[in-house]
Amino acid sequence: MMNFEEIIYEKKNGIARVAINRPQKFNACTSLTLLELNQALTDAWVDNSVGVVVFTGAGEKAFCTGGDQSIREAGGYAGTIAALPVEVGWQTVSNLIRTIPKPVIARVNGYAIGGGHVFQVVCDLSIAAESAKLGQAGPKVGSFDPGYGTGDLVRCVGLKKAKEIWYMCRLYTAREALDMGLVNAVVPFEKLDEEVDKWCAELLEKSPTALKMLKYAFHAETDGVAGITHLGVGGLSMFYGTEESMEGRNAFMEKRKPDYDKYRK
Ligand SMILES: CC(C)(COP(=O)(O)OP(=O)(O)OC[C@H]1O[C@@H](n2cnc3c(N)ncnc32)[C@H](O)[C@@H]1OP(=O)(O)O)[C@@H](O)C(=O)NCCC(=O)NCCSC(=O)c1cc(O)c2ccccc2c1O
Repeated sequence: MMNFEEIIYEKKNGIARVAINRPQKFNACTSLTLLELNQALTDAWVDNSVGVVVFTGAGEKAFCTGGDQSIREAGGYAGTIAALPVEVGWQTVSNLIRTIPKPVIARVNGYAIGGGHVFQVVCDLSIAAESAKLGQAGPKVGSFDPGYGTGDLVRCVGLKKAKEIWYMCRLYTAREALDMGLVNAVVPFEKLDEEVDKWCAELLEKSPTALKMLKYAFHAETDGVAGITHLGVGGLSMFYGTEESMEGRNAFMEKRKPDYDKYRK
């Protein structure tokens, strides 16, 4: 059992649910929130009983509104722990969402702004409540995301629209987000959990290995060596389960030469 202060983490029936739990702050993140998100997502990664992850915010108002501006300092977002360096806090959460070898669904229950919007962009799939509003705020509050928050956004909505979203800092309705390819589905707030559960159930019926390799394949081209590494290591983890791979290990342990002849195809 993992104890968290600023997130809620639950696992049931193959689904891990991660919710930022700071509704009074519209689920804006501190460094502790980011650290806890890292821990929960890592647990969901290694737990073989988990097939799909749902990422969301507590309450009805906000999914996540990015960094908590009230505790922002030169080094990052402090709070009850010292500020994690900016490049560690946000990027590691986005990185995990993108590389955890299972589909991550953003349950966009309300405002998804700034870093919160980046989180929904990097999730594999996004299901939004009709009441949700989405957009960037960086240039308004003196911040920007030069990584996935721009790169992946371009791949969702195209270059011109991505520039509009970042430069103008406008808020878009869930329907507008659907029209521009930012989210996959929009439902009334009361139907949000039912819809998310439906998508989870469909995903849990699919081959986990096929989903894992697809997820890595979708990022292989844009992520350079890191992308190729994920795709390749996904292949390696399957190879580890073969007799051919075990022959190498067994030969080493038995102090003999490996005999790979029968595996040559
Ligand atoms: C979300 C809003 C549009 C809602 O507006 P509304 O008028 O409905 O409500 P309020 O403005 O009164 O907000 C209610 C309540 O919540 C508090 N709050 C909301 N968001 C935040 C926040 N981010 N930080 C702190 N507090 C927040 C607000 O103060 C109110 O509390 P009261 O006590 O006063 O009642 C609107 O709230 C809004 O625009 N929020 C700010 C959004 C924002 O600027 N986000 C930060 C952008 S920067 C960022 O997140 C970020 C992203 C990255 O990808 C990074 C990557 C790498 C490094 C750094 C990154 C980074 O900093």
